[in-house]
Amino acid sequence: MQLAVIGTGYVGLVAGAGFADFGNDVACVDVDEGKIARLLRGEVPIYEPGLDTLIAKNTKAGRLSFSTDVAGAIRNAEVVFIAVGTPSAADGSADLSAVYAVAETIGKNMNGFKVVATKSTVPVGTADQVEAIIARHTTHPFGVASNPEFLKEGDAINDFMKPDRVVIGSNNTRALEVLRSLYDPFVRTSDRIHAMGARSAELTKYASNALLATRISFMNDLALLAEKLGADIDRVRKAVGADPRIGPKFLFPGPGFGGSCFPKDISALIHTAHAMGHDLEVVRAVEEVNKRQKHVLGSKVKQHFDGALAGRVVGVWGLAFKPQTDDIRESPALTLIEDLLEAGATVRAHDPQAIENVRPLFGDRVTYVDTMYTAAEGADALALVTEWHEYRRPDFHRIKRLMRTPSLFDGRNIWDPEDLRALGFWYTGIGRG
Ligand SMILES: NC(=O)C1=CN([C@@H]2O[C@H](COP(=O)(O)OP(=O)(O)OC[C@H]3O[C@@H](n4cnc5c(N)ncnc54)[C@H](O)[C@@H]3O)[C@@H](O)[C@H]2O)C=CC1
Ligand SMILES: O=C(O)[C@H]1O[C@H](OP(=O)(O)OP(=O)(O)OC[C@H]2O[C@@H](n3ccc(=O)[nH]c3=O)[C@H](O)[C@@H]2O)[C@H](O)[C@@H](O)[C@@H]1O
Repeated sequence: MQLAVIGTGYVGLVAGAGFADFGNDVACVDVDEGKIARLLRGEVPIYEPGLDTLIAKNTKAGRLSFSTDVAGAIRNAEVVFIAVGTPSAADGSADLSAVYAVAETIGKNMNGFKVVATKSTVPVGTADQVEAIIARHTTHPFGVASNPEFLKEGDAINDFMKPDRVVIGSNNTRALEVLRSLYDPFVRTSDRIHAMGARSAELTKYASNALLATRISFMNDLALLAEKLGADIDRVRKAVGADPRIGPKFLFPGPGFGGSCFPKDISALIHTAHAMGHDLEVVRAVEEVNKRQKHVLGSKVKQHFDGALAGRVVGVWGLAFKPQTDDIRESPALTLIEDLLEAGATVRAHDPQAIENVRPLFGDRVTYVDTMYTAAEGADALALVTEWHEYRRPDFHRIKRLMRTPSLFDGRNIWDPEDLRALGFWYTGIGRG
């Protein structure tokens, strides 16, 4: 099938390369000339494991191309995917200006029947708006569909190539048929295509993210209670997750959830509900708990040093909002660093992939180090924010020798408190003392 994917960010690139790998001809287009220039040079502008290989393979096979010619890609395509950003507007709603701009361009370049599928996460009712915008410019037939994407960064290729479900929402039967045949090869083992109306598909995406975020905020809130009660949240997590009705995933307490999606999608969902006169109380609490949680690590460090961090050096391990990505959007590490700097600390930060994305934010107010152990040199505290593999079993003897005061703040509960205390460290985690 001839496809156009508009927007070459995390979703557009993974989807474009994934569709091409299944034999489709895919034109990935973007208005960002710098990004397209890098892609044309064979560089991948984001860090996502396996993406460089998948792009190289499909570009070489002639199935995947990159360009800034959005109009040309639309004209050649049978299916046009909209995969542009939908960031938070100032009032917390989703900013749909990029989606609507693309809809205009599609409308102006219609030359026969096309399916227009929105992969971007968009509020309920957006498909109707997209349809209305396109219809203003053309008399050619077309079908609009909502096709939300569920991939997670760091494991995006696997999620896209072997989806646990594909949601396609449209009131146009021809569009549903075309998308079903496009996705059939991805879900050969069982029927994992959920076809529904566009509004239900749009809401499914927000419901999924909000429910996952709810589990995390619930555990983060409970973790604070566990500390007060002298319980170990990690034991509680494992035992609670053993109930198959609950399951073990997304129950990890931590420094608060970040990323480009949970925070903005929750905010947008609350906004949508509010506009309909409905107060989504649970989701509002999820958002509030998360805002508070992002300050927990900073508060713990300040409390440990009696509130005064002037002259103290704090090493920070992990800047990306999660491992296996260089994405720092809404990362809890940014809140921690702000809190530490505000309290007068000197911050030495390390991350395997994300340093260059953080550098412009704090400039020379933060020292960035190339190796993880350098962050511990002369430090009074070492705070772990992102659970990259290399931080999981470090050489603690070496760390103890390097640090001025051996105190550890384990934001992901990945280290063993008893072992570390036996080695002479002061240790605190999240919800386990
Ligand atoms: N990042 C993720 O893991 C996931 C993101 N999503 C959703 O997918 C959408 C895209 O997210 P990301 O890929 O992370 O965004 P991104 O910010 O990485 O990429 C968006 C791209 O769209 C381009 N763009 C903006 N306006 C354009 C226009 N008028 N014409 C052509 N290109 C244009 C930008 O230059 C940028 O390269 C969002 O709605 C997001 O919520 C959904 C699932 C997963
Ligand atoms: O809509 C989206 O963009 C995507 O949002 C999330 O994916 P992503 O943000 O890439 O990453 P997650 O693995 O969900 O992690 C989000 C945040 O929650 C945190 N988290 C996750 C799990 C957990 O148990 N505890 C926890 O604190 C992570 O550290 C991270 O900061 C969803 O998992 C995807 O299904 C969805 O497609």
